[in-house]
Amino acid sequence: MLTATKLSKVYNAVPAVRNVSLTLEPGQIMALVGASGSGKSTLLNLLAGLADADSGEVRLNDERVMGPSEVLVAGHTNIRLVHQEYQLMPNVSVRENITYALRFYEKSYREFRVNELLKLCRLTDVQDRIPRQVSGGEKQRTAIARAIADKPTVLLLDEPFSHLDLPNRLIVRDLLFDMVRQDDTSCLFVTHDATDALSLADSLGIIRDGKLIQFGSPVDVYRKPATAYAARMTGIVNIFKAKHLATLNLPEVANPNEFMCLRPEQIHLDDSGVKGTIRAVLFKGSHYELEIEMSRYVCLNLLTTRTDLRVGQSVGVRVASESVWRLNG
Ligand SMILES: Nc1ncnc2c1ncn2[C@@H]1O[C@H](COP(=O)(O)OP(=O)(O)OP(=O)(O)O)[C@@H](O)[C@H]1O
Repeated sequence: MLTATKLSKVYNAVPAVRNVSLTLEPGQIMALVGASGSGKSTLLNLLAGLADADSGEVRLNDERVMGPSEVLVAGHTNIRLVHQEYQLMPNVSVRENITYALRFYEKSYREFRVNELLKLCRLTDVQDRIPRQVSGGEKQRTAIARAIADKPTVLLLDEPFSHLDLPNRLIVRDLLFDMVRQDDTSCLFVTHDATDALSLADSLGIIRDGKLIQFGSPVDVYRKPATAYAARMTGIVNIFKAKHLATLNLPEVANPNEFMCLRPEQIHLDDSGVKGTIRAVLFKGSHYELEIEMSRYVCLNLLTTRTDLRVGQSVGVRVASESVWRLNG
């Protein structure tokens, strides 16, 4: 089990990580979602023992994970971090990059394991090329293969999906699932795109300005975001002041200045509902995203599979009062 307790790190008066505590259980996938510059990479470096915390500590089971100022070689042997830039050795082949991680193992096991990883990560065909001769997705899979080669206790991934097309995302996703299931590895990945986080992770944290502002199951964080930031980081959302609830035929609340949030899939087209005007129709493949102006102050995004809707058309919408969630700020 990896635990972080009250971790903080300041860079030149900029607080990059502020008082972060978390627990990552074996066999668990955790995702941390935050905007660019919110402190995600810094937090990963602290968890991996690759940066010194100003305060707080990291423990792997009962052992304290020491920072680089306390050890000769930075990093903990059982914690692996896959950086955003992959950090592969540029002049040796994909195969040798992976083999290097197993250099202390007996040759026959090493060969067996490298072949297994090449197959698992679909790199067999490019194993003899050097990193600059392979694609971004292949580079990334090489970095992951190298990181998991000797079955670390904890795998930390910095934006593992950011440069990948859909087929590559699916390969990496399955790879992570298999590894976590088979070896009980703990996995934590950080991302600014919640799509993968919502579907992959057992638990999800929202990080803002170095602070973990919300933590819970992906379903809970998505449905009950604590703040407008948490709501926006986890998907498309409609946010409006409570004083506009009446526009949607919804009961008013005590404080008209509170912010309310409503996910697009909770809004239904219904001819007998409140009328609005379609301002945009965006084709999204499996569905359309509509922008409907309900008043000067309320414009709603919603999803539909209907194909007959056009900009300028008047439509009715219906929202159940329990679908609207009150935000804290
Ligand atoms: N070595 C450094 N020296 C000074 N400031 C730094 C350093 N590393 C990070 N920072 C600052 O700390 C804050 C957090 O940076 P960090 O890279 O951890 O964010 P991030 O969420 O990973 O961003 P991104 O998603 O863009 O990679 C930022 O304000 C950044 O400018």
